[in-house]
Amino acid sequence: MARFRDSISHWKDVLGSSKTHTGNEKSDEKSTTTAKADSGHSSLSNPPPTSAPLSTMPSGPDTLQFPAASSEQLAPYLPTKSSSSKTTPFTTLTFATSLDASLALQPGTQTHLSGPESKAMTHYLRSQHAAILIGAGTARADDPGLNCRLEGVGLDSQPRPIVVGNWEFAFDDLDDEDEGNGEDDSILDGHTEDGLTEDGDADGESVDSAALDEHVEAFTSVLKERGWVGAKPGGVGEGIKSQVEAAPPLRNDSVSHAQLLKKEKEKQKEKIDSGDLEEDEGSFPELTQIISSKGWDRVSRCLRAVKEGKGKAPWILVPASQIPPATDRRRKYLEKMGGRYIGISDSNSNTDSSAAPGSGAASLDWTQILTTLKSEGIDSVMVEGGGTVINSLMAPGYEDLIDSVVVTIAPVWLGQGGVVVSPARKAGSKAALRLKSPKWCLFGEDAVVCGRV
Ligand SMILES: NC(=O)C1=CN([C@@H]2O[C@H](COP(=O)(O)OP(=O)(O)OC[C@H]3O[C@@H](n4cnc5c(N)ncnc54)[C@H](O)[C@@H]3O)[C@@H](O)[C@H]2O)C=CC1
Ligand SMILES: Nc1nc(O)c(N)c(N[C@@H]2O[C@H](COP(=O)(O)O)[C@@H](O)[C@H]2O)n1
Repeated sequence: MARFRDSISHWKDVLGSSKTHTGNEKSDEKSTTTAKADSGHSSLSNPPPTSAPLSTMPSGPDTLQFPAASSEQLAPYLPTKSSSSKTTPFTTLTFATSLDASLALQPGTQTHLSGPESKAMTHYLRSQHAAILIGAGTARADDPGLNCRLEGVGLDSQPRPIVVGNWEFAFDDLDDEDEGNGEDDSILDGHTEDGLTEDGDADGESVDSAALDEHVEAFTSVLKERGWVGAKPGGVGEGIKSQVEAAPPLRNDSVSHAQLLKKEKEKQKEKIDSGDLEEDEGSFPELTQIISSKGWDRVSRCLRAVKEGKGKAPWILVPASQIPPATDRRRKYLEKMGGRYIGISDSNSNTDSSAAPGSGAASLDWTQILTTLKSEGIDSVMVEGGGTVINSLMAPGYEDLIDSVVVTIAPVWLGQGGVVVSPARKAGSKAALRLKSPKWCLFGEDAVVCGRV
C-alpha cells in the first residue's frame, strides 16, 4: 500500500509540476533561431565545425544560430591541440547562474537562465568540445538533449554526452521491438550512432509485473482524479490537452513508460472488447496519443537525439563496482544505441573535496574521472553542472584539472533555496578560486565571463 501511495505521489509530481522560468522563456529554441549577429555583441570569425555533411544533421525548428563573429572572443578559452599531451582532457567549466550564483530555483528543477544569445554561445562551446559532462542530478532534473543544435554541426562534430552517477534514463521497450509489433521497429535500425542494426538479442530481463500494475493503476487514478480520462465521450477538451502538454516529460522512472502505456492500452482494449467502454469513450486513447506525440512515453531526450541522428550516445560513469550486469535492460539498451557504462575506480584521493557543499554524493575522484576520459580518447570536455559536480570539481585540490571557465550570468536574482555555486575554500585562504585574465562579454541581456584558472 505504501508503495502504491508513493507511486500516486510520483505521478502527481510528474503530471502536476512544471519547469520553472525566470523571464527568459524566450530562450527556448524556437526563439533562439533569431539569435544572430544583430544581437548586440561583437562579431565572430570561427564558424562552427561543418566537417560532417549537413544531411547527417537535420535542421528543424530547434536549430540555433550563432553569429560567426563572436567566436573570436571565446577563442583564447577554447581547447587547443597543445592540450593533447596532458593526461586529462582540456576541461572547460561552463554554466549559467543568477546574480546570486544560483543554477536553478530549487533542486530537481530546471531553470532557464540563459537568454537566446548566450544559449547559442553555449551550443557553440558544445561544438568545440569532444564531450559534455553533467551529473546524474542534472540528467534527472533537466532531461537534457546534450547535443549541439547549432545549424550546420554534423554528427561527427557532436560532443559525447557523459553523465556521472547512476542515471536511470527512460527508454523504449526492447521487448516491444522484438515482438515486431510495428510500434517502433525502426528504433535501432540505422539510428544508432554507429549505424548498428538490431541483432535480435534483445530478450531483456522481464519487467516486475506487480510494480508495473501498480504504476498503471496509480497513473490512471491521478489522471481520473483530474478529470483527464473517462470523463465523457469525445475525449479531452482543449483545456485538459494544454495542461497535459504543459506537464514535464515522464521520465526516469523504474518502469519504462512505453511499458506503462502499452499495459494501459491493453487494459483499455480489454474493456472495449468486453463492451465496458465505447471505443471513443473516455480520453485515454487521446491522452496516450498526446503523450506519444510528445515522445514522453518513449525515451530520454538525449537518447532520442541519438535515434534522430542528432547526437552521440551517452557514456555513464559509475563506480567500477556498480556497473550493471550485461543482462541489465538499461545497459543493453545503452550499448545498442552506441553508449556505454564506464567504471571509475572508487578510491577518492582528494580529501578536501568532502568540504564542498553537496559533494557528499561526489564520491568519485575527478582526477580518475578525467584521466579515464582521456584514456578513452576524449581530448576536451565541457563540464556543465549541476551544483554537486561544479562545487566538487572546484574544490581545493582539483584546480589544476580545470583549464577554462565560461560562466553566463543572467540579470536576475533567484533568491534563497536555489542550487548555488559556492565551492569550498581552503582554510586560511581569501578566495576559493580566482579567474586569470578574465574577459567579460555581453550576449544579449546576459554577461559572460571567460577566464583561465
Ligand atoms: N544553470 C545551469 O547552467 C545548470 C543548471 N543545472 C541545475 O543544477 C541542478 C542539478 O544539480 P545537482 O542536484 O547538484 O546535481 P548534479 O548534476 O551535480 O548531479 C549530482 C549527482 O551526480 C553524481 N555525481 C556528481 N559528481 C560525482 C562524482 N564526483 N562522483 C560520483 N558521482 C557523482 C551523483 O549521483 C550526484 O548525486 C538542476 O536543478 C539543474 O537544472 C545543471 C547544469 C547547468
Ligand atoms: N547555459 C545554460 N543556461 C541555462 O539557463 C541552463 N539551464 C543550462 N543548463 C544546462 O543545459 C542543459 C540543457 O541542455 P539541452 O538544451 O537540453 O541540450 C542542462 O542539462 C544543463 O546542463 N545551461
